[in-house]
Amino acid sequence: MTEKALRLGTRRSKLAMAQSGHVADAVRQLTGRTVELVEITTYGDTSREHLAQIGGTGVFVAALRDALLAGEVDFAVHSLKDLPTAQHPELTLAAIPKREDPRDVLVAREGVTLDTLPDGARVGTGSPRRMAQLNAYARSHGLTIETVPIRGNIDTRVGYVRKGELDAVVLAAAGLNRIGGTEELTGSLTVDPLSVDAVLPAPGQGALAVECLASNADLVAALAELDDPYTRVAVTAERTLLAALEAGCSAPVGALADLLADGPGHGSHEQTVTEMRLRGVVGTTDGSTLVQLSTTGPVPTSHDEAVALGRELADEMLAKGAAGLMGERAL
Ligand SMILES: NCc1[nH]cc(CCC(=O)O)c1CC(=O)O
Repeated sequence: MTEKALRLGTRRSKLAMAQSGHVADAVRQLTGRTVELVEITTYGDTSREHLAQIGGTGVFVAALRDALLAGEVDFAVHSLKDLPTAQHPELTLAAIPKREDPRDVLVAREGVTLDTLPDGARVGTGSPRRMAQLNAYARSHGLTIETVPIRGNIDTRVGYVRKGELDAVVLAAAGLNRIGGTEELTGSLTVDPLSVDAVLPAPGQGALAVECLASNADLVAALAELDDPYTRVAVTAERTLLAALEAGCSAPVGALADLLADGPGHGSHEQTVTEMRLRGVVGTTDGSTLVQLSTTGPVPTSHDEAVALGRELADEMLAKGAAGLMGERAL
């Protein structure tokens, strides 16, 4: 019997095509099924308005979800950080594959890194999270920088630096890596991966989410082959923190859960993963106030344990005044 091809709904951007292509290959390999890509245009792809004005990155997700719910496609791949924290009742995240580099990178004029940003540097980012942390970094180094809201795809953003309109832009490392053209795209520009001690990424950054109808049990089971349990509990803790801080998708919240290893870690001695650390930050976009905390616990072995880790850190951050920093509505 020949099974019908699985239809994977995707946006047409270079990044979305790369992400969908990657997952399509993995699904073909693991299931032996044929996978065809179905292009879907979203409002976020056609609007020139700033994302915060059109309601955040959720706009990218909505059209793909509509296509899933209408039965036009069987599954879809999202950047996890673009997904609202509330799960859609009829859909399920059937797989969260192993995460890529979660960091942000600074793509800057030749020779310029975060450490050597000049006073008055113009840095392109419309993300309140990036603005808050970059401005805080600059302040602590006695500098003033100007953050300039930009949007558009990765090529467009890098273009501002190539054309000399900006000194630097901030992008997700994962996006840059996935479109493959780090060299080709950035040319003589300097690509500086930002230490997560300076800039915590967005919750879920670098991870993908593979979504389908919750009722499609066979497909849910097949896609589960792509799931990485560590990535899933890490991003669950990060997104729980985001939700518990009652932050919208364009809120100035950074979070990263990573595994802490124990043991000598050299020669033939294996390192053993012992704990998971969850770090979180929230701040004002001018960087004058940041609440940055971390908590460490046993590696969660279930969804509920990951949620508990996120809640614990959220409670600590709220006790330190995090809520007061969330009201700001910044571009
Ligand atoms: N904000 C849009 C967006 N959503 C996902 C990525 C990159 C891929 C990822 O973070 O997983 C990007 C681009 C960026 O922030 O530079």
